[in-house]
Amino acid sequence: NRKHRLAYDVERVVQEHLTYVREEISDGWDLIHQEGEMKVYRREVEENGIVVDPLKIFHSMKGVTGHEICQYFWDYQYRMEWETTLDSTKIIEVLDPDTVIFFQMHKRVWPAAQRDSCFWSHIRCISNSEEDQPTWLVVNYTTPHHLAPIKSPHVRLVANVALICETIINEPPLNIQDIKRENIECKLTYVAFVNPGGWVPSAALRSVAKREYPRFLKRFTSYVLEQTRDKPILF
Ligand SMILES: CCCCCc1ccc(-c2ccc(S(=O)(=O)CCO)cc2)cc1[C@H]1C[C@H]1c1ccccn1
Repeated sequence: NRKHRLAYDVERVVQEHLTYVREEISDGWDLIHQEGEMKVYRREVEENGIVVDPLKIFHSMKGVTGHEICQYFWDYQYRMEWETTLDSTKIIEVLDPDTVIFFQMHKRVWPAAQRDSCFWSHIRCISNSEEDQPTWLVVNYTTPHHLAPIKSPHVRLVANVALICETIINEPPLNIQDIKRENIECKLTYVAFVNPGGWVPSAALRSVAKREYPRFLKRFTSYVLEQTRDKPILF
């Protein structure tokens, strides 16, 4: 059902991510970083000499639900609290209660030109038939917008990013209100297809990505654990 002008795009991209997230890590993916439960995989891909390496990160953490992780990732009001690589972020359009369009200025990575990004960002709960917990996901997908003109010297990123979360309840007590945070666990898969939008030295971009992705996910998940510690569990 058409709710807004991008409803079909959102549906298509969400279904694509749901299809690929289950795909096992096949050959061609290199484990480039491992830290506790976090495993970071990368495929080396170049499109006309530009590094567009897909990133896939698996992580699990106790004490938080997939809904909480997705909510803090999607909701712009928290973004500057955990995102250290942005100069600014703002909503330029609200398409529906679960779909907004952001414009972001990314911190410059010298000597490359400064990047900016404009994407629709959609949050969704997918309740599967079994009684166990639903899957929550957020997709950030580049889209053009008249309120986000591409202005030199800034270079527009092209990004297709998804955060897909499952919630596990260990030793579920008889009734749900007795569940404590130490009984819950979130298993997340983060995928990022980022094209820097213009040429960047391959080795430089690969080392920035290898350093920044684990750092950003670790910082984000720690932030959510901190923010939710004393709050009622949001299933
Ligand atoms: C010379 C720099 C070229 C571009 C670098 C760059 C820009 C944005 C992004 C990126 C875009 C979106 C997301 S998100 O998950 O949707 C959150 C919302 O902000 C996250 C990361 C990635 C990279 C790649 C380096 C890598 C890198 C990774 C994590 C932080 C900074 N840099």
